[in-house]
Amino acid sequence: MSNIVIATRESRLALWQAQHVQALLQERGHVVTLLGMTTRGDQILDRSLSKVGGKGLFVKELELALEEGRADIAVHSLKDVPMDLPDGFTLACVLEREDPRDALVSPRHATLDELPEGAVVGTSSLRRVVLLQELRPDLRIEPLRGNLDTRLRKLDEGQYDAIVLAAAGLKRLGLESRIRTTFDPDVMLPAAGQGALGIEVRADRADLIESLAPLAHLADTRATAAERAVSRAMGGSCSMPLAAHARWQTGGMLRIDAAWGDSAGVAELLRVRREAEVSSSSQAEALGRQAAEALRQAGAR
Ligand SMILES: NCc1[nH]cc(CCC(=O)O)c1CC(=O)O
Repeated sequence: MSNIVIATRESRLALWQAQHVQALLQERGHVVTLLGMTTRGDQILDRSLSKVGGKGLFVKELELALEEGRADIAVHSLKDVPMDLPDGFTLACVLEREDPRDALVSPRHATLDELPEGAVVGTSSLRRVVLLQELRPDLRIEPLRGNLDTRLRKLDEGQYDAIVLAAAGLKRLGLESRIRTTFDPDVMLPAAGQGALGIEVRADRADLIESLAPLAHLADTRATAAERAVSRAMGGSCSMPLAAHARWQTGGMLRIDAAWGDSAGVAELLRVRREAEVSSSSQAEALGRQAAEALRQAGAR
């Protein structure tokens, strides 16, 4: 039983996620408070993330708070957590994942197929850009940044015919009714870790790591470990279109699908699938590395 301070960004989704972890820890008898903060990633809204320094932008300020002892843990969308954390930090646990799929949101069109020729679709993820262009080369894909509410507002103002977002964020914020279609993962292959939450702590906080252990979801920890191993092996950053999605099959088999595209974002994606029996996180990571190796053999760099 201890007093735990959660460092969190102040977007509605970040606060929801921090409060979710707060409630889980409170159920176990901990006293938990939130420390809200603004990160560089929240401030820079006019440029694409891949151009201004990538995913790390959302976590640096939170890590500083952990380093200085102003907070104990940081709750992240696992998708936004860099593959290698800075020295002295560790991912203490991965929680049960929400829907990992991408979703289409549009006021007038129910599916991607129903979008008119040349329709404007908003997304800033290179992965989504390339996948969308594979499906519908005629679409005009335009950048879309900002938190979920901002993105939905830009759609509602008419700047786009449709936008593509992670289903998980919409569901967490009670915005599931805005989803017109959730994409089949085999068609819009999700990003590594999409839909999962990860909790970061200072590596020297053995006390906290022990308190957090009961929050971990074993199956999702292993599946996301495989996905993140693909990104790590490919030197993943958001300047490269990369997708990795692992699903459990019967009999303890884990199947991973991965896709890679040239950073120019024009070429077709290379896709691979690997499957193995997995009963530990290190086996899951080995499966992810095999998928990355297969991507390289197919021509990825
Ligand atoms: N890239 C931003 C981001 N990071 C995490 C989520 C929410 C979904 C999740 O937890 O994966 C989103 C929004 C989105 O991709 O639409």
